[in-house]
Amino acid sequence: TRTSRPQRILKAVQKNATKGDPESVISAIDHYCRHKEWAMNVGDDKGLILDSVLTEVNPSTALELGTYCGYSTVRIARLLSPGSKLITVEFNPAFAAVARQIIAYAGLQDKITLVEGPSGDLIPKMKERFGIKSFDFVFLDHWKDRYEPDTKLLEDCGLLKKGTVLLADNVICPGTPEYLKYVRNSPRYESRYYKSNLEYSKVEDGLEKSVFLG
Ligand SMILES: O=c1[nH]cnc2c(O)cc(-c3ccc(F)cc3)cc12
Ligand SMILES: [Mg+2]
Repeated sequence: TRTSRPQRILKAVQKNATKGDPESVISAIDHYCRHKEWAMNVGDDKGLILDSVLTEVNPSTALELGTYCGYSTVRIARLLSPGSKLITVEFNPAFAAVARQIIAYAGLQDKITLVEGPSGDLIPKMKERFGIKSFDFVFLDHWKDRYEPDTKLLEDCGLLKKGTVLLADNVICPGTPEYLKYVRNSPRYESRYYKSNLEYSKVEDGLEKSVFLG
């Protein structure tokens, strides 16, 4: 096919959403991915859990690992208080290029910094590059094999503080067994599983919320 799936998602946003209206961008992506073609956005079911955890934390500084088309980036940024910031990391330049346009269409570009590159290389540079002391909230949604090493890296780089909330997507499907073992067995985290379903599907999936205890 001539266009990529992310490009087709962008087209659906430009066709069906209203510029500057994040809710309409979220709805347009959900409608397209539920009725036209599946895509790996966190989606509307797990998205409601993301919204509720985010509202509870009300982070000043948030990190997202795995931007893809920017669906959860928009979901997070739309709920941030004025002056709060979201840094989102994407390894795939084609995904990042579409995400920038979807984020701009939603009118949220002033709250979001999209950084391209491998999370393992970028995490150690967060303090020096973006003047981050620590994150209040981290959404893990990139690659299942990176959840545990990147969490350890965030700890080692002093980017987590007492009370930081980690929220991890796909802990059941595709599944992140090593990550679950780590956060559920470590005395430094208080973890809880939110049962839901894989985006736009009936298959079980869920989010794991883990509070860093310092
Ligand atoms: O690779 C993924 N990164 C981030 N999120 C994902 C996500 O929400 C779902 C899936 C996924 C789930 C089932 C399947 F059959 C094929 C792909 C992958 C990722
Ligand atoms: Mg996901």
